[in-house]
Amino acid sequence: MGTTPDRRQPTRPTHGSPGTGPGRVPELLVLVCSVAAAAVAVVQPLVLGRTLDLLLHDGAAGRWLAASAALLVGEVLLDGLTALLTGRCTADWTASIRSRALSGLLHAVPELARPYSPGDVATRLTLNASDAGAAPAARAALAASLLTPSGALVALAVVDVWVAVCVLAGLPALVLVLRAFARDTGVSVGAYQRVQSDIASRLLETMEGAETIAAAGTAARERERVLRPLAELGTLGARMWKLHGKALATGGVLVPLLTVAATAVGGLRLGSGALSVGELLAVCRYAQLAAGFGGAATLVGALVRGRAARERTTTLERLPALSYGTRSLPPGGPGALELRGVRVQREGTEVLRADHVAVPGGLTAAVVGRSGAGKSVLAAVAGRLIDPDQGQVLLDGTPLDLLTRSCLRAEVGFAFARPVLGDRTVAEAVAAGPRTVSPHQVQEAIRLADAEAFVRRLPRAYDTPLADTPLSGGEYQRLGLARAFAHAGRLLVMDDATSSLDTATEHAVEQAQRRSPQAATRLVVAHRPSVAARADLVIWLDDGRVRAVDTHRRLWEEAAYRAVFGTRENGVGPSPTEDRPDGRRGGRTAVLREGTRP
Ligand SMILES: Nc1ncnc2c1ncn2[C@@H]1O[C@H](COP(=O)(O)OP(=O)(O)OP(=O)(O)O)[C@@H](O)[C@H]1O
Repeated sequence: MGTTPDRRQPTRPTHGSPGTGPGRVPELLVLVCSVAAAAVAVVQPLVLGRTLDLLLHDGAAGRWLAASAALLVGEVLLDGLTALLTGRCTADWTASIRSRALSGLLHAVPELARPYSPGDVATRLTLNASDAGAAPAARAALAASLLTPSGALVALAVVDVWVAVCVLAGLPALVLVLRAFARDTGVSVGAYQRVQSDIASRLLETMEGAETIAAAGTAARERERVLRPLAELGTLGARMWKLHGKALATGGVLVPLLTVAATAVGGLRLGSGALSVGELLAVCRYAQLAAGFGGAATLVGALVRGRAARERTTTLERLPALSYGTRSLPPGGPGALELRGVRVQREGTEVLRADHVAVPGGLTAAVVGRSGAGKSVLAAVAGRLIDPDQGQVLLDGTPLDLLTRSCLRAEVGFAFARPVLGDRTVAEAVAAGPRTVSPHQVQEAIRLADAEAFVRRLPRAYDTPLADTPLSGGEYQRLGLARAFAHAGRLLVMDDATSSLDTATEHAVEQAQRRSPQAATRLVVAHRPSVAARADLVIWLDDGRVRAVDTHRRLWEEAAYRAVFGTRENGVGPSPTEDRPDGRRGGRTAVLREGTRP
């Protein structure tokens, strides 16, 4: 984001370029080994033929026999080594592709990553990553597998040019079969992978909504919904197998035909004395190897699948990420927040317009408005989870886009309605974040979030793994708050972060946080009038526009403002401080800044 109020574009990610990976070495090793195995396969018939001729003519075949045996052993060893290196190459590429796609996803502007459902992401990071990871080794194997028939053709020409011509005449048919297979299967593979991911997405949605489904008794309908794409998957799978089968069957007919033709020509040449028995043996073997072009169908299939899968992982890898500046904030600033000429558009509609909003340092500002008014968008812009399309957001006078990533994340904290805390212990989950936090600070943050009592009751208190701990929505939310408090910078953005708490707990948390020495400027998305009443000022959003910035008490005089909280136009309903446990205002003086008041 630039500092001029122009339309902003998120920049390309800086966390890895799509072209990099484990490099070409593993692939080259597979290629070298496969080529060596191919060379052994090509030399073998010559040596075997020569050995046979010497044995038939009572010649000294000892050295040739030993060479044949050595070639046999060599072939077995090389095949084994190739398999080992192929596995290694595939594993390295898969891990690299997967971690880059994951990194792209995690660094992306959150709202750009949101359209990818968990099921879709899981498919891309598992099935698609391993298909894409198998492609480099398949490419090396394909190159080597084409070398064997080519070498066999050359060797065939050396032994007998007429048999070589006979085999060569049949090869174009095999190449055409392969090309058609690669083309046709490519179309089906992409569609197949998309449907796989659709099923995974539906399944995850169902698991997330398991309680709703059980309560509504819609299990059968849900099962039908999850499995609905199966019919298409089956059709696409059958088509791919049909294409594969067709390629193999055509190859299966062409290869024996070629071998029989080559053997027939070789037989005639033997009859005319142009070939020895050993040479006929070599010729037959070479004809088989030369027809091995047909066997490349499986590798071509793996390559086509790998390419389609790579497109899907690269999409995640290349998700646009925010760019960061090089500045830090001057120490000791109060955390004054300012929005100037901010505009956010989504799908051609303006979802946020904030001409001028200022929250003085150390105060609490409640963001209120009806559902869809733009509260979360404002919270995201204020903490730079997204950049505005126009305008500037400043913290203590410095535009957020000029700050380094580490400064931004250390100085601006977030707490959400549904925090993601992972499966670590309670203490580790709270300590994880941009700052290094001591065990004492973790305990203090847990106390501030009013979570101490229930954490102490857990089987291993602070050391209880979250994965083993069924927590209520409110308890989980309080741990999310504790994490935000533990890493408090000069601005804390709370987007519905206390929605699962009862009003008494919410108030206790708020009071504790205000008294804390780490108290920061707070921007709180609020739905309850009590929260707005306790805030120092209120940013009132109406249909994406900042309608006013004032105290709750003054705004309450407007019927439209009261209506945000569901009170009746005539003013009958909750008082400005209703649902406040103590009915008192917070201890700070409200400082007013006019927003865009129509
Ligand atoms: N990425 C997006 N693409 C399209 N529209 C969006 C996007 N993000 C937000 N919006 C739209 O912007 C508007 C404001 O959304 P926002 O989530 O800020 O509302 P809100 O006031 O927080 O609502 P609620 O109280 O229901 O959470 C909504 O109409 C929403 O559909």
